Amino acid sequence: MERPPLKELLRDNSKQVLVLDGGQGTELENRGINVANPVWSTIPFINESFWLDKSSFYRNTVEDVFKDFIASGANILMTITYQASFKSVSENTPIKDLSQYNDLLTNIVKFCRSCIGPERYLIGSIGPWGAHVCCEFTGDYGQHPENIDYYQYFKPQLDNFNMNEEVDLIGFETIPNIHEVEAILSWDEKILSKPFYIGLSVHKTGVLRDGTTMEEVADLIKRREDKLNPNFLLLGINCVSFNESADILQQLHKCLPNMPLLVYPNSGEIYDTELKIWKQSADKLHSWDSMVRRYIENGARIVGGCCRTSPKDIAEVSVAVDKYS
Ligand SMILES: [Zn+2]
Repeated sequence: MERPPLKELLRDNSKQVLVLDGGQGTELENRGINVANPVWSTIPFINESFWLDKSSFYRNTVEDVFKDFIASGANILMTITYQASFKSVSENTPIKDLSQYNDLLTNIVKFCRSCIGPERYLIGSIGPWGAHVCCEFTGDYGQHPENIDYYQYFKPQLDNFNMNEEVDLIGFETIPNIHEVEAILSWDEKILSKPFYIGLSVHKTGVLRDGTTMEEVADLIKRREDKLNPNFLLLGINCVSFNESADILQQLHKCLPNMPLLVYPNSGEIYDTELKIWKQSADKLHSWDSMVRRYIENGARIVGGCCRTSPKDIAEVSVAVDKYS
């Protein structure tokens, strides 16, 4: 069965909550793919064998990740293109010009669609400007973040996703800096002609990585109200601490009660930035069941997991979404 347009689904079925997949990048890593490189989780697609050999390890692993998230109940899944901006790809892989880049993205989208079928939704994943310079968790965009040409950076990836009918929603993920949020919200329907969301990268304390409060983010949106791009469908948080994620979402919901929200936190493990490993946290305070209940009470319409969440996590999310929506 074909899917109805996402905009209609969110508008007409106010109770429906979609289940997003989990952390694709870290799941590929769990299954033996070395993602430690400048294009991160997109690396399997850069390898020629992915496209030439249907039984290549890379290809089968990506297929299995999709299969397992779907078996867990995910009905909205992402292209694995978080760190696949034109700049990251052209500076770090053999793909150098725009036409090769467009072919790459088009092939990735086509492949992802073939993995998820026509009835599920596909998000075109776009990481923040900071992902290119590895500062999506500090939000430190230098002395003049207001002068960065965000559009220039995003344009090739955006243009490609805008044009591709297989992409249902564009996801700006893990956005850590308020100037970047402001830039994205300033783009009209010509620049962003497809439904999109913004996932904020937020500290445990509930402020954006650059220190901006959720009230200030909400004020920015309220100030722009009449000028907002009608394709701006959801606001949310991702790659944030599991334990605090419901509190942060509640904050956003309080400030923007009519805004559809999305939330996909990390697994509850903690990343040790010095040792570069994930550590099991002894104090995972809540279950997915209790978190999902709170997410839905606070306006969440898309719920899933980010880094280190596995198909097992998504199965728990999915059961809870059925129970509370
Ligand atoms: Zn993440």
